[in-house]
Amino acid sequence: MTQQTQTPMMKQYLEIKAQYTDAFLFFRLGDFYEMFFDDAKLAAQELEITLTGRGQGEDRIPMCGVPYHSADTYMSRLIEKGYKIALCEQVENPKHAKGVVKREVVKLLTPGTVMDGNIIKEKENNYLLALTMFDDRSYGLARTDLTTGECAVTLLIGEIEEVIHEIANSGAKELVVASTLDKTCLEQIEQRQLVTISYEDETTVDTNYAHLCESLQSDQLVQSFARLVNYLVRSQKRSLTHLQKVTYYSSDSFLKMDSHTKRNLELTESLREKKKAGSLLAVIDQTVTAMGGRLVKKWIDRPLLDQSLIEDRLSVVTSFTENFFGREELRDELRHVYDLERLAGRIAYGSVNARELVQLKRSLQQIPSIQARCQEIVPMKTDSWFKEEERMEEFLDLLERSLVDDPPISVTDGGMIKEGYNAELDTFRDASRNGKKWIAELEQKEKLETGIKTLKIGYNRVFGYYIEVTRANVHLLPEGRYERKQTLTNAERYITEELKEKESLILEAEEKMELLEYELFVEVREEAKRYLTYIQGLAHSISEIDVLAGFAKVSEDQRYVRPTFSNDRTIHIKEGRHPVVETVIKKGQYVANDVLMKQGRDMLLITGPNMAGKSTYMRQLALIAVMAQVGCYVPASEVELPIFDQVFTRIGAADDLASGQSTFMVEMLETRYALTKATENSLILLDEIGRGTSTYDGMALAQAIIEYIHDTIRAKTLFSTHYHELTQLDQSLVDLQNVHVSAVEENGKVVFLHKVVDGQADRSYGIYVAELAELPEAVTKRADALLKELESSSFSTKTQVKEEPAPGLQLTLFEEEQPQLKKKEKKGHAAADKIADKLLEKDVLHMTPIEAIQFVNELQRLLK
Ligand SMILES: Nc1ncnc2c1ncn2[C@@H]1O[C@H](COP(=O)(O)OP(=O)(O)OP(=O)(O)O)[C@@H](O)[C@H]1O
Repeated sequence: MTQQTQTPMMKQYLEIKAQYTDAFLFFRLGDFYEMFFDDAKLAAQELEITLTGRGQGEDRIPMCGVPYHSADTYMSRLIEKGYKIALCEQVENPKHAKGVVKREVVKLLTPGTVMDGNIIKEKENNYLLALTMFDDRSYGLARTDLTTGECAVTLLIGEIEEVIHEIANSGAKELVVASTLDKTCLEQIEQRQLVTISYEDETTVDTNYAHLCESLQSDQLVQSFARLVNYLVRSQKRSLTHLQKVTYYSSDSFLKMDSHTKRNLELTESLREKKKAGSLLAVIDQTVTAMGGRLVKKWIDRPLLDQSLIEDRLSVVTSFTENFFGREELRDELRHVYDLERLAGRIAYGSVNARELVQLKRSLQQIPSIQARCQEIVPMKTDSWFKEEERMEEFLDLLERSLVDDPPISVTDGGMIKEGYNAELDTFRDASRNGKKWIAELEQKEKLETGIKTLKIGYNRVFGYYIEVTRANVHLLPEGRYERKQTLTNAERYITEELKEKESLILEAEEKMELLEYELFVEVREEAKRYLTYIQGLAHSISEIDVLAGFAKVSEDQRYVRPTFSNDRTIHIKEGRHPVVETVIKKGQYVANDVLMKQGRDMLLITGPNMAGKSTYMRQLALIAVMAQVGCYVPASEVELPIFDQVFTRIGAADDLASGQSTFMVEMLETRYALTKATENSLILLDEIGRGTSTYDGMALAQAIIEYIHDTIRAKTLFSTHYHELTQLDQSLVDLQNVHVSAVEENGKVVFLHKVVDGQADRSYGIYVAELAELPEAVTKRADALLKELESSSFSTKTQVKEEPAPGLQLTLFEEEQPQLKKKEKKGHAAADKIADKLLEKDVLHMTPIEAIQFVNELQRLLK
C-alpha cells in the first residue's frame, strides 16, 4: 500500500469503491468528479480525456476527472456504452467538516434505470429486466420501464435459449440476476453481449411495494418482481411511487418470433443499418405522440393470438378509415398531447418542473375534445378509453390557476406562479413592483434636477442599485448629492441612502417571493402525485388511439385492406405486396403476388433466378401475417389467413458475421430451433437451406428437412432453393407445390417479372446476375460457355444427382470406360478427366462471382 492510499480521503474513496466494484465511482472533489486507479484508466480511454495522477513517483495514483457542471454528457456517454456509474457526493458542507468531508453514493446510474432525456429515446422503452432461475427449465422474468412506471412479469418454461430470445426481444439494456446464478446460464447471456448485468439477491418483496403484486397468482412471480424492485430501491435511493401494478404476461398470448426472425423480417429495424428506416415499423408507425411511437413498436414485437382482440383493433381502424376528416382532426389534437407517461414518471420521481407541469396542463386541456371526437368516430371504445374525466377537472383547475403559461425550467428562481393564486405572494410582488416603480420615478426626477440627460439607474448583483453618470457629466453634479461607490473608465457610480433603503425592500420581497413560489410549486407538484394512476391510464388510451388512427392513415395511403381469418388453415392472399419494398421502389413498379396455401399445397417450394424476388415473396407473406395479428390492415387486395402461433425464418446470412459462429452452423442451429418448436399452426420460411455446405450435403439436408416438415410438423412453409433437383419432390410429397418466380429472356437479356407462378423454374440466370455485377467479361463469357457445355453434357447436375449416388463412384466409372488408351493419350485424357470431374462437381448455377473466377483460373492451370 502506497502512502497516497493511506491518506484519509483515499481511505474513504477505497471504502466506498469496494461497495461498487462494477461501476465507475464518480467521486466528488470540489468542482470535479474524480476517478482513480483502473476506473481512471478506463474512463480516460472511453471518454478520451487526459489521464493524470495524484502523488509522486511510485506513490502516484492514476486519476482523471470531469467538471461537475458538464458531468452529464460524460455520464451519458458511459451509460450508452453499457457502463454503470455510482455518483458519490459530498453530503456535508466542507466548511463545517471536521477532517475529511463526508461523502456518500447518492445514486447509481445504470443503462436500465436512467431517466435522463438525453440518453433515453423518445419513441423507445428503456427496459430493466430481472431474471430468476427456479430450475434449469423454469425462469421468472420481470421488467420495468422506470421512465413510465410500467411493470410486468412472466414465467418462461424451457431451455435457457428461450430466455435469451426473450431478453433479446425486449431490447432491454440491463439485466438483474442473482449473484449465485448458474454459471453456464450467465455465460450464455454474456456471450451474446445483450445487456449490462447487475446483481440482486433479495427476493422478498419490500413492504412498500407489496401492493403492486396483488394480482400475481404465484410466489414465483412475486419473487421475480421482488428481485427487480429490490434492486431499484437499493440503486435509486428515492421514491418509486410511480411504479404501476405489476401485470402478468405470458409469451403464449402473443405470436412468437425469436430474435433472428424479427431481425430477418426487419420488423423494427433494418438488417444492414440497424435503423428504424427501412423496417416495417417505419411504414406503419404514423403516430404523432412519443407514447404512441413506443406502443406501436411494442405491438409489432408482440402480435396477438386472440382473434377477438385482433378484431377489436381492426374495427377501430375500420372506423378511423371511414372517417377521414374526423380522424385527421383527431390526429391534429393528439399532436398537442405531450409524453404523459414520462411526465408521470417525473412527477413520481419529484423531478418534474413547472414547464413540464404546464405541458401536462396543455395535454389535459386537449382531452375533452379528443374524447368528444372519439365518441363520434369510435363510440364503442370511448368509454373504456376515458374513465375518470371528472377527477381530471379538479386537477386541471389547479394547474390552470397556479402556473403561468411559460414558466422557466428552474424551479428556484421564481416566475412560475400566476398572479391571484396566493395573496401573500401577490403582496411581495406588489412590494417589488412598487419599489421598481419608485426607482424609475427617481431616475426621471434626478435627470430633471441635475440636468444630466444620460443619468441612469442600473443594477448588478454585487453593488445592487446605483446611479450612473458619465465622466463628461460628473462636473454637473452638486457636491455631496450622492455617495460615490464605484469608478469606471467612462463613468462614476453612486448611491444614496434612500436608494439603498428601497433596494433592501425590493430584494427582501424578491427573496421571499422566490422562496414562497418554490413552496407553492412543490405543493402543486405533490398534488400531482395523487393523479398518477389516472395520468398513466390516460397515457395508455392516448397511445392506443394514436397507434390505431395511424394504422388507418397508412392503410388509406397505401391502399391496405382489412384481413379476415380462416378456421381451416387456408392462406389466400390476392395481390399481396411487401409493405416496405413497395415504398422504396418506383411508384407502380411493384409486382403484386398471390399466395394460395391450403391442403395439397401447404408447402411451397420456390425456385427462380437470383434477384427475381424469392426472399421478398417469402418475407411478404410473413409481414402480412404479422401486420394482421397486430391489428393493422394489410398490403393486398384480399386477404384470408389463419392465426399463426409462431413464425420462424432462416433468411440471408448478413447478421451472422458478428456472432463468430460459422454461417452454416448458425443456419443449422436456427433450423433446429424451427424444427423443434414449430407446430402445424406455425409459419416457416427457409431460404436456400443447405447452400453453406457442399452440393450433395446441402441438397440431402434440404430434402430431409422438407420431408420432416411435410410429414411431421405440417406447418405452412415456404422453402426457396437453388437445387432444381428438389422440385422432383412434388411427386412424393402430396402437400408440396412447386412455384417459381418468373423471368424471361429478351434479346439475350433477362427480364425479371417478379411474378410468382405455379411450377418449377427452368434455369437460374446466375451468370446474368454476374454480368449485372460487372464481373470481367472474360469470366462471364467463359462461364457461359462452360454452362452450355454442362447443359449439353449427359452429365448434367440434374441427372447426376438423380442417378449417381456419389461423386467418388462416378470417377471410377469414367476411368473404367476407357481402359486401352496409350500413355500419352492417357496423360492428356487424365487432365481432361480432371477438368471434366471438376466441372461436374461444381454447381455452377449458384457459385459466387469470386468462386467462379477462382474456378476458371484453376481449370486454366490444369489445361496448361
Ligand atoms: N414483387 C416485386 N416487384 C418489384 N420488385 C421486386 C419484387 N420482388 C423483388 N423485387 C426487387 O428485386 C430485388 C431482389 O429481390 P429478392 O432479394 O427477393 O430476390 P431473390 O430471388 O431472393 O434473390 P437471391 O436468390 O439472389 O437471394 C428486390 O430488392 C426488389 O427490389
